[in-house]
Order: sequence, then C-alpha cells, then structure tokens
Amino acid sequence: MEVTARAPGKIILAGEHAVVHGYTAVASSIDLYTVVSLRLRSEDEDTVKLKLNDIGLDFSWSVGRIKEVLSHLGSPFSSTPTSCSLETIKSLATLVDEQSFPETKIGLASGVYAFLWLYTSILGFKPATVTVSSELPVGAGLGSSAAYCVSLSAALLALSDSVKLDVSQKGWSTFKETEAELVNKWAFEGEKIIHGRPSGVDNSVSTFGNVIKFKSGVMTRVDSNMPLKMLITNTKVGRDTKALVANVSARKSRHPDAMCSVLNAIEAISDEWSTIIQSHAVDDLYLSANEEKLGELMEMNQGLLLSIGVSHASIENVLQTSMKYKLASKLTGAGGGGCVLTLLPTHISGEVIDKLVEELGSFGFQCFSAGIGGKGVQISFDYSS
Ligand SMILES: Nc1ncnc2c1ncn2[C@@H]1O[C@H](COP(=O)(O)OP(=O)(O)O)[C@@H](O)[C@H]1O
Ligand SMILES: C[C@@](O)(CCOP(=O)(O)O)CC(=O)O
Ligand SMILES: [Mg+2]
Repeated sequence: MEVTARAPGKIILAGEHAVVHGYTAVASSIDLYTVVSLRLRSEDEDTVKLKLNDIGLDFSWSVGRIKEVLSHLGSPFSSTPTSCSLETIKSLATLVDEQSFPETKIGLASGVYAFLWLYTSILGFKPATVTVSSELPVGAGLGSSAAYCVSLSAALLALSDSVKLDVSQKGWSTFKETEAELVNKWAFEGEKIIHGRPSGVDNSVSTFGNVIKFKSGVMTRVDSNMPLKMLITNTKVGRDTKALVANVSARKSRHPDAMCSVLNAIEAISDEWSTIIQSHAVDDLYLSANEEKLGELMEMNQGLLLSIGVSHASIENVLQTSMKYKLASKLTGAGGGGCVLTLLPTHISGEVIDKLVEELGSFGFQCFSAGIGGKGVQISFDYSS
C-alpha cells in the first residue's frame, strides 16, 4: 500500500521574524503543495530509500546501518514528538556523509537529517521508499521547509500505530483535529532541525490551512472576509532562513530596546491586518478603503523588516517597480532575497498587472499568483501498489 500526503506552502501577510520572538504574525496557506509518497517495502528488501526530486538527490540506507549508527538511542523510539539532540544530529550527519552528499548542495543536508529523524522516530526501522516533490520554490520564503516536514510527518504517521485513519476513503482526506495536532508537533521538530529556532507559524498554517494568527506557539483561526489577491515575485536570490533568523536574534541582543520597539510595531501591524480582513465589506467603497489600509500596513511592515536587516537589493527593486504602478509590496518569509508579495486591489486592471509582471520579468524575477487560504495537509491511500 502506498500513502501520499500533500501539505501547502504559505505566505506571511504580516509579522515574520517578530513571531520568532513571541510577537503576533498573520499567515495564510497557498495552493502550492509539497507531495510525499511513502511505500513500505517487504522486510527482506532491507533498505530505506529517499528520493528528493526537486533538488535531484537520491539516498539509500540499509536498515542495519541506520540501526547501527543510531544504536545509542535505543529502540523503539518515542511515539510522542521529541526533539533531536545535537549528538543525534551528528549521527544523522554520518549517515548522510556516507552517501557522498555533493558539496555544492550542502545547505540542503539539514532537510535529510530532518527526514531521518522523523522517519526513525515515527516508523522505526521499516524498509520503505519515500519520494518528495514540490510545487513550491525551495528556500524562497513560501514555507517549503514546513510543507516538507508536514507532508513527511503526515505520511509517516498515516502508516504508524499512533494514528488510526479511515483508510477506506477515496481521494484526498483531512486528519481529525487531534491527529492534525500530532502531525503539526512532529513537523515542528523537523522544522527545528532545518531552521534552528522556528516560531511554529509555518508548520501550523501548512497543517491547518486557512488564514491564522500566531503568537508564542498559539494559533488562532482568522475568518477572512476579504477577497485577497497577491502577486508573488520570486527574486530567485537564494537565502537561508536559519541564518537570517540568527542574524535578527543577534541584532536583538545588541540593541534590545530599539528592537523591542520595532517588534512591537510589527505586532500592531499584524493585529490591524487580522481586524481588517475579518470585517465584512458593506460596499465597494469600504472594500477599497480597506485594501488601501492593507497596502499601507504592508509598506510599514516592509520598512520595519528593512530596519531589522532582512531586506535585500532585489527586494527593494521589486518594491520600487510595484510602487511605479501605485502598488504596495513587502517581503514574505525570512527575506534576504526569496519572494515578495504585491497586493492586487480588486479594481486593478489586467493590463496593469501584465505590465508589472513584464517589467519584473525583465530583471529576471519570476511572477505568479496562488490561491490564498485553502485546506491544510491532506492524505490519500492507494491500494493498487
Ligand atoms: N522539496 C524539498 N526537497 C528537499 N528538501 C526540501 C524541500 N523543501 C524544503 N526542503 C528543505 O528546506 C530547506 C529550505 O527551507 P528554508 O530555508 O526555511 O526556506 P523556505 O521554507 O522559505 O522554502 C532546504 O534547504 C531543504 O533542506
Ligand atoms: C522568518 C520566519 O518568521 C518565517 C520563515 O519562513 P520561510 O522559512 O522563509 O518560509 C521564521 C519563523 O517564523 O520560524
Ligand atoms: Mg522555512
């Protein structure tokens, strides 16, 4: 039997980085998914295979070798979400190094450690083949790391004893609330391996979908009543969330008072965002007034993100270009490159969007749009394989 899980990426509408330090963020799922398929192999096949299609890497470990390297942990592992210790990461790194990981892709190794941790913790040492492919750009601020951890956790849990699913359902189905919470907690442990210090907003929105408000580990669902449309521009400038988050923390320890004021201001922006999108537009005038307010909030949020050191020349380029068309933008995710959001008000003409997209394309940037606020993680079983 094969199980397939898909988990969405996300956009952070307001509050990235601040959320790592306990301030509010507002985020929404987008309809671009990471898909994980998991097929258990017969015991005599004795290998765990991992195929990472997006980054062109394949791994194959013998179950015996995994057991040997992780023997200090004992077996079976905990069935409740547990953090991976530094010592264990070193052991996992040994397993990855043995597969001659290409030097040029070394930044992607933490994702493989996260896989090995989630796999062995949830399923133990069962032979299997796991394939990952994604519609999300990897490392561009749209939460590919969270979608990866959520879809992996979901597929693994679906075949574990910790979760009892109705496997007779055809097509995509969602998890019950308590099961989704378990998926989310395991995914957070994976995110910790990739990010160092994640807030938990990305894995929560990928697990539960929709629009959420997130503060100090607590998620609140936001009932959005606004037809939100964003143009997403991928600057294609590579960046690493872990490094950017660490830089912000370092700046915060150098300037605690100034940083505290900035992060408080960002929280006020997130709070206003969630109030505005929950309000019901009584007429078109009210809607465009609210869209204008959201645009201003995005500009302010972006200014504050610049002040904490996470903007980039490529991001500033997108901001200036969209400003020519009187459109507001902000970076989304960790910044330092990656993706930028531009608010597309309901009254905007297709012609203006086309011109903007063309101009942004001339800098080598890639523009696309995505549905905002869809379902979270889903699962599907296939008995034919
Ligand atoms: N589809 C994928 N295949 C393999 N690794 C992935 C995939 N998606 C995410 N990752 C892991 O997540 C990391 C990117 O996460 P991050 O820097 O947080 O960027 P973002 O979450 O914004 O895309 C990659 O370096 C890799 O380890
Ligand atoms: C910067 C941050 O707020 C969001 C990071 O998102 P992404 O990995 O860049 O998609 C970090 C976090 O909340 O864990
Ligand atoms: Mg990430």
